[in-house]
Amino acid sequence: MKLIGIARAHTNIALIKYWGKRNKELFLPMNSSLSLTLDAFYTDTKVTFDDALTEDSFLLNGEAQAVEETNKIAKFLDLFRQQMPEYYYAKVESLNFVPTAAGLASSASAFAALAGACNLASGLNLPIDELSTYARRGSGSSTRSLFGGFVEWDMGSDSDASSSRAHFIDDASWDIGMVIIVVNNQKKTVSSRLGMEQTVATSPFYPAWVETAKTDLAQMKQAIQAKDFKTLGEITETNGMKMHATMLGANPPICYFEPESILAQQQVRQLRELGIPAYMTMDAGPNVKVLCRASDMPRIKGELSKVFDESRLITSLPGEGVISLSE
Ligand SMILES: O=C(O)C[C@@](O)(CF)CCOP(=O)(O)OP(=O)(O)O
Repeated sequence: MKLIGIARAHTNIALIKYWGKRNKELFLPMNSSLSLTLDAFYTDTKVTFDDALTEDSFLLNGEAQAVEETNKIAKFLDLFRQQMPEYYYAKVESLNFVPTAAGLASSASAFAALAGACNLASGLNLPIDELSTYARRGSGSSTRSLFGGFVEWDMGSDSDASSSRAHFIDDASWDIGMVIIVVNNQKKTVSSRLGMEQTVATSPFYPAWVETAKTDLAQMKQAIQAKDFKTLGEITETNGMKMHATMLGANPPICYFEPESILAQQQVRQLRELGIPAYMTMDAGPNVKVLCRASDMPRIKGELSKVFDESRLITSLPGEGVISLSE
């Protein structure tokens, strides 16, 4: 007996960052976050629960993954298996259309697609916001990839972990785009999981980050409501830099900036001097994401290609939430 589910989920880039857990086991964050789902990067995942299998297996881009990775997936599958009448081992096959682990939030689309595929294969067919509480247990940022456009991941309450879930904010269909400057697409040095753990534990700036992130989020939601792109961009840029400031104060300090990250930041400021509304944000990697008007992307690429090779400039429109695919 085989139970099959196939899903696609797109990655997302946080505009109000998730950086720190209040509960590691349940992936409960210290603050709520807000992101933009991107159309350009996604993961397709097929899950086959099969009573003929005697162990779980995980193929990523056609390559069998090491035991550690497979065990992580197996633990995630158990979230669904414990709700199924029979226990089945599973074969998981993922195709990542995202440079893996390069600060391009590949874990976000991966666990969102896996949650989507499990939701179908298991027959649970949970509503998407409830499904996001499962994705959250794979990787916090994947919670937000269950929906498209602008998405909020509500931090939830300590008394009810399932209240920590994502919900749709806005479809971002008002001339919104993002240009990604790929400074370095190699595996990053410090994982976001370790980076945030170290920051929470040792950075004196961390408490201030949590407080200001709350006000940033409230103001950003008002800006989205009012389609006030300038305020949306300014909060995006300051919130991301405040997150990196907390890391610089960690012990030992964590710095994801490479020299060309700084160069990219300067180029974004130059775009604004040219009168182009463009705002940058960075995650747990050296790459720089430029939040901009979709209609300005060609001009922005033209300006940035004076400094960065075109092959390192990726444009993206807003993406949709998790969808089911057929064989
Ligand atoms: O995406 C954001 O809000 C900001 C970050 O990308 C970093 F800048 C955090 C991503 O953390 P994630 O990989 O989800 O951690 P996990 O829950 O330990 O798996």
